[in-house]
Amino acid sequence: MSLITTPFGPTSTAANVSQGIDLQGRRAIVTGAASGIGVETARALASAGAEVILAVRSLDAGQRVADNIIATTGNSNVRAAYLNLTDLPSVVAFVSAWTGPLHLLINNAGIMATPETYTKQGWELQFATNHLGHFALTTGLHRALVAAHGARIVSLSSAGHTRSPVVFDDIHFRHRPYDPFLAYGQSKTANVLFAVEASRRWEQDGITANAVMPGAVRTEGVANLRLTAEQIAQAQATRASAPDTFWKTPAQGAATSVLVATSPLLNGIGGRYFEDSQEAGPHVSGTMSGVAAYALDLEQARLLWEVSQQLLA
Ligand SMILES: NC(=O)c1ccc[n+]([C@@H]2O[C@H](COP(=O)([O-])OP(=O)(O)OC[C@H]3O[C@@H](n4cnc5c(N)ncnc54)[C@H](O)[C@@H]3O)[C@@H](O)[C@H]2O)c1
Repeated sequence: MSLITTPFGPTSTAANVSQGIDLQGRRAIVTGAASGIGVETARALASAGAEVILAVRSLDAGQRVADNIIATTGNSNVRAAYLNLTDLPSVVAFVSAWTGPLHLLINNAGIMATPETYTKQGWELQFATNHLGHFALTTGLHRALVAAHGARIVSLSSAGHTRSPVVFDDIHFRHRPYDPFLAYGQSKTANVLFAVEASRRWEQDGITANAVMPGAVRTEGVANLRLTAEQIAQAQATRASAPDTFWKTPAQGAATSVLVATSPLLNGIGGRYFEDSQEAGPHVSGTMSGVAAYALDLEQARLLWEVSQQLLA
């Protein structure tokens, strides 16, 4: 299986990769689109003519972003809708309110390396937000995705996935000390495994799902990490191929999501991991590039789906 290559690279923007793409008549959801990478993802999809729903926790913030996107793109088919991924009744309400086909689902919302916190179900918060909430949303919208005849799902992962596989024996850190970066890594591996299994299960429905690493972008989520200068320098140094392109703008960070959601080069392609607008090769230890073998493992992908269904049952 050869890697997918495209004419785009680390400095390409969402506008670059969507140039010439016509999304008139297509409907898209971008989760967590009230800030950061999600805003620029939504803007590029709207620019290309899609109807875009910003699925957000703060309707005020979401509507301000929607108004700004309408003003900058001239596409009035952009609106905010309430969704809180850790509040399952809110996910159910969002799904129930959805009618008609859904062509593009960008599972972008996420929290990063947060302090030890558990949901009322006792689930570790990053796993619950980044994976389980999106699992409930996507499986809930399955019928709408089928109705689109060729729907695409984009799952925002991270190079952080190389920090940890899904530790099935102790997903919620009941028997090991909590580590915010291991918990983030586990949840971001789950995002890749989800794309692998969704593509396998739903191939006959014309649905494909892929995972992306957006790159390092100085968003609110990253600011909350309070990384030291030393940690940043260390991470930067691991990007051996192009250290000068380490930090991306939000518009550059959105490029890989938009490419994977819209490019004709990816017709029928699912279950893969992309970064810098290219499909990534295997992860090389000590770098921030590539995909870990465990994240593409078919057996772990199947197991994660079953565990997720059981947790949400
Ligand atoms: N910025 C980076 O350097 C970087 C690197 C790798 C991966 N990522 C991934 O990119 C995605 C976007 O992150 P960002 O950098 O734009 O950060 P961000 O903090 O600006 O955006 C994340 C959004 O998710 C929303 N969100 C969080 N919890 C939610 C919940 N329970 N329900 C609904 N929405 C919720 C937040 O409100 C926020 O708007 C995340 O999945 C993140 O893991 C970012």
